[in-house]
Amino acid sequence: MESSPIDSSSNASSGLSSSTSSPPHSDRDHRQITLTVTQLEQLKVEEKVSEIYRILSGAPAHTQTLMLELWRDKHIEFLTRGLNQLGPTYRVLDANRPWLCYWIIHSMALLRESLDIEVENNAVDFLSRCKDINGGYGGGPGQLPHLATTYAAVNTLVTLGSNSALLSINREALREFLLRMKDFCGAFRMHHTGEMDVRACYTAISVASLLNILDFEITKGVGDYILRCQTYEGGIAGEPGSEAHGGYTFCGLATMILINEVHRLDLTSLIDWVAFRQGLEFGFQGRTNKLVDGCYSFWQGGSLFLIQRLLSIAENQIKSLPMSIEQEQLSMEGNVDSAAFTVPKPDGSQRQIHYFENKDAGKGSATGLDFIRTTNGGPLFHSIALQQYILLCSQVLEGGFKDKPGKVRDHYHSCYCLSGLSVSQYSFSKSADSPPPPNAVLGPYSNLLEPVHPLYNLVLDKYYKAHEFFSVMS
Ligand SMILES: CC(C)=CCC/C(C)=C/CC/C(C)=C/COP(=O)(O)OP(=O)(O)O
Ligand SMILES: [Zn+2]
Repeated sequence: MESSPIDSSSNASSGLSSSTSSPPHSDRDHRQITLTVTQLEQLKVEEKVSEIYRILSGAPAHTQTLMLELWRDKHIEFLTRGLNQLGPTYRVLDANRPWLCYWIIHSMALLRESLDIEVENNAVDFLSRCKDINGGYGGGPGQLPHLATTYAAVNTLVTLGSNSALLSINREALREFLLRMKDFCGAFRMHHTGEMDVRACYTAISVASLLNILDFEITKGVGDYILRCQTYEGGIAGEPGSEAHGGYTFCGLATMILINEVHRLDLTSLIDWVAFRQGLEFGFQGRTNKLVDGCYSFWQGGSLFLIQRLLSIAENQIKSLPMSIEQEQLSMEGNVDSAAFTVPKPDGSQRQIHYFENKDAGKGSATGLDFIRTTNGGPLFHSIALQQYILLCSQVLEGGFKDKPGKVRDHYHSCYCLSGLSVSQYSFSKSADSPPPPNAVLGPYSNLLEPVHPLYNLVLDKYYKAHEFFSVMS
């Protein structure tokens, strides 16, 4: 098997330099809490969450503090092991190795853990070998380029952030790859002749926006496709006619923001749908009547974190303004060819959908930067309760995160539980990178993670660096 650059680093030591102070706990504390949580593993899955909360509420203050602590060092150990084992152990995920790089390296960045230069170089080298000569990245060296692994590879390189990492991306070839993946209706396919869905639209648009290659040729028709995926419930499905789902809702919403067409979605029903997905257990479910799962802390929590900056557009929709000011301006400038039709809503009323071609959509890479600077309207979900679910029910005390009690940890859930924890911690922050007030962070303030740019799920500083780097390139 192809040896991964990541396992090729001899890494007898961790290969990582710690840049964070240790959290206030001892090994004895860790053993005590592990014992409590291990006893819970005997229970049935559905009983575990309520039992965890019962124990928490009756526990002495010291135990409560420990239970709500982010076991940072353990997570870093788990992630470091994952990086070192990428080659031999992840054979089963061989077509997903850029994802594993992203899940692990992004998690490390959220934890403010810097990588050893050798590990960084190995990752850049490995991803370069996943790069297709005609654009895009495959799941491993020599594999067919795929939009999901292209997104994972680009996000990893942006997170690594060195000039060599950013310069290793072939923007021109990548743009050609994106255009080849575009269907005549405007939406994207995951790979050559592959499935067309909202995920493909998001990964294509996210990458194009980050690399400053977004233009009308890429965005044309994308908004129309995503509108067809917003369901009668208010959430967004993977494809027209399917069920609304948290993963696709994040992808559809973020795409609509990145192409400057978010006002076309029915935001009020979208807000309702996502907000009601936070369950009694305090975590989010992915779709109606399903179980909560830690990874939706980001897909659903992140969607609400995006909507916190869209409240004025939602208010305009509530007042039933037929067109947003921006839309009207565009229309007067002759940039919009619009046609409208109506679809029924579950309450019997009608919803108007405007089809139009906004030829200014997604000009350059400014949207992501402008968005993060818009006013934050405050959380639309119970952000403290979500932190409680992540820390008590998804956190594994030996390191890593899982879907729910009774399941096993993995790097995907570690990435999206940490990303969800970050958006919950910063949901009260007025500006994107200002530290949240102490009462916005559950547990000790040392639990605080790095803030993310919610449109790309990148650590904010890493995004700023990439934006500066690519904005001077035409
Ligand atoms: C950027 C990118 C590629 C995003 C992917 C978004 C994402 C997570 C989509 C979800 C896919 C899906 C249908 C899961 C349902 O799984 P399930 O039936 O096992 O779970 P459920 O019971 O919670 O619905
Ligand atoms: Zn999950």
